[in-house]
Amino acid sequence: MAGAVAAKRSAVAAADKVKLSAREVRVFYGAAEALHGVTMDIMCNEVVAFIGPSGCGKTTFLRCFNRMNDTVAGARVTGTITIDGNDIYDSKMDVVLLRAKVGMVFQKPNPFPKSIFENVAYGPRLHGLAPNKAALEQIVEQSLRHAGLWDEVKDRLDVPGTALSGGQQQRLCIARAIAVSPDVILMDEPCSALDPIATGIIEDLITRLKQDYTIVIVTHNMQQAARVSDRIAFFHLGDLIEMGTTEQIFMLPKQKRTEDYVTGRYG
Ligand SMILES: Nc1ncnc2c1ncn2[C@@H]1O[C@H](COP(=O)(O)OP(=O)(O)OP(=O)(O)O)[C@@H](O)[C@H]1O
Repeated sequence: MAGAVAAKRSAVAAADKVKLSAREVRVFYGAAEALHGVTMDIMCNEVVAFIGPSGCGKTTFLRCFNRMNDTVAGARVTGTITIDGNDIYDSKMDVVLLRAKVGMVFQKPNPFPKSIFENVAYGPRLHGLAPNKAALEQIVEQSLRHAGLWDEVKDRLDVPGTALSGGQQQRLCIARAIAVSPDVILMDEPCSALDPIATGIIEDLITRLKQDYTIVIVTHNMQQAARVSDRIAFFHLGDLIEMGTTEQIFMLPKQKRTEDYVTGRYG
């Protein structure tokens, strides 16, 4: 009993801990400023949804958390972003390790043109996480189980990942992210290419994954934001307008622009 109480207390303590912190983050594409000084904290084991009209900067901001904007010619980020208190943009930061710690799942499932097994094994091999074949097989199985895909693929691990359905491919991409032991999973409209059943499966998965990971999701789907997120950040024209609990953003938004957006008056 004491153990259960202690475990619960440590889970609460973890949930109170800041995982990602952004201070006055601006992003420029060439001379154009796409994000105008965004400040927020994202706590351990919470699901935060970024919402807002097209072009408001959701994806641009999401991509700051694992320095994906580094890959965009002409993109420049200012301000401070930390993970567990460590500056993501520090010159000493190992970007390959950062992207393992902060995994990403994209709008369109993008498995490698390799077998299901190899899709998941690639990252652990790259990062030297498995000392031998048995350990690698175990990581692959655990990751596929965690992503809710194991039972559907365990008898055909050698078929190409691209042969799976869209929803299965997306879960394979989640397994690939999980395989390198991330702390955070960034999801950029992960269900936009999926049918409602596959979408429901991914949403259930997000709810389960938050026990182990911090999740940041960009979505255009208000119902999805309501179903999966603990907190919501509403962006408009490159500004963070408001951030609050999912209930507060939907039931009692502080800003008129948030209210207009969540009630479908624009966007
Ligand atoms: N690679 C790029 N080069 C130049 N401008 C860009 C680039 N990517 C995004 N932008 C601009 O930055 C702004 C924010 O775009 P971003 O894609 O982050 O918005 P978003 O809210 O994610 O939009 P959507 O919901 O349509 O995906 C937009 O004005 C967009 O045109």
